[in-house]
Amino acid sequence: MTTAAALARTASIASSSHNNTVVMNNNNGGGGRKLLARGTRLRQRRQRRRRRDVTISPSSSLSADSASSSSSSQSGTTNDEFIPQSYWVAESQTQFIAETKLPTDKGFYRLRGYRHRGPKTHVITEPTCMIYGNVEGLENVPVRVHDACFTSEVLGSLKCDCKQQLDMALEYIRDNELGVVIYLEQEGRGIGLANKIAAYKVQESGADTVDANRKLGLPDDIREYSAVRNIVDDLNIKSVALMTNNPRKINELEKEGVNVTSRIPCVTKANLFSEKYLEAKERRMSHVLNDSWRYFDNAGQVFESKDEADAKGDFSDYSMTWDEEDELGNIAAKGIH
Ligand SMILES: Nc1nc2c(ncn2[C@@H]2O[C@H](COP(=O)(O)OP(=O)(O)OP(=O)(O)O)[C@@H](O)[C@H]2O)c(=O)[nH]1
Repeated sequence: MTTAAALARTASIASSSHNNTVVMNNNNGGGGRKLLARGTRLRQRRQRRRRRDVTISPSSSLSADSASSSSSSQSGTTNDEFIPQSYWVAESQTQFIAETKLPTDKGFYRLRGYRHRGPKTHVITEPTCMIYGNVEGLENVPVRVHDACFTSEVLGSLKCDCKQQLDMALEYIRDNELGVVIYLEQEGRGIGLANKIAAYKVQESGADTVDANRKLGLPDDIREYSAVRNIVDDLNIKSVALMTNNPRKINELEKEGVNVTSRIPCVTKANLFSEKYLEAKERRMSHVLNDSWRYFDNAGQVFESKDEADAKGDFSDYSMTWDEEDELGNIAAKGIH
């Protein structure tokens, strides 16, 4: 949804709520519901239903006024106990909406929902965070800042390691009994899903992730992390141990004012379809992967892990190097057919 469309939608929800209230009052004052035409009654019923939808939502608009009036207008109603106390996080563009417990296939987490208005674009997104343990007030809290990847996380694509990293981070904070995974709606390093699909199409002709974006006139990476600072502040986390391989992410977070005290590597196993992607991350975007994507040997054998490749691989023919495009192409082709 474009910013204008998102704002227009928000505005229309707010104004329909207001109009409904007026209509209801007028009709009550006029009395004689029986006398109303059937069409009017139906319209009223629809309006009442819409009004319920609006008031149950903790905040249907990003205006501070509406956030406070939404909760105060509810006082005394039977819904009170279900209405979370939404509030603005500091004086920023992020609004806390609600926290709930979430049972998952990995364990029980705290899930917090926010609404965020991007500082430059004003695009409205809904960051979330999964929390394990009581992180409030602590130092060196393990934090993963994760950007959306619909293709791997929902569709199961093997072209990247995003889902593996998300799983790894959730399992890490569970096993560690402390930590946060902040999930941001910044698909495709911020270019959006449709553009990412276009970039995938260009990659089919051999371009890596960086060149594919550039061929389309798209930036390499336009993610911004102001929501992270706000969420970290909201949770009163004093400093973070960031789960990442990406130095840019550390720099950007520090620029935002997040106190990053250390880095927890988040390296996954490569597969035949993600090797090139991981290679591009290390070579083109300076991610610290320690060659984790090189899980094959001179003879084209593929291994589950670097250790296995080191132990069993055939590295005798030094005339062939791992770096050759052809070799990568052959290996990938074997996987594809
Ligand atoms: N433009 C583009 N984005 C991709 C592609 N594959 C995955 N992504 C997106 O890349 C983002 C993840 O960024 P990465 O650069 O892989 O990793 P990172 O989050 O910066 O670094 P880590 O913290 O180490 O995981 C997600 O938003 C994915 O949707 C691709 O081929 N092209």
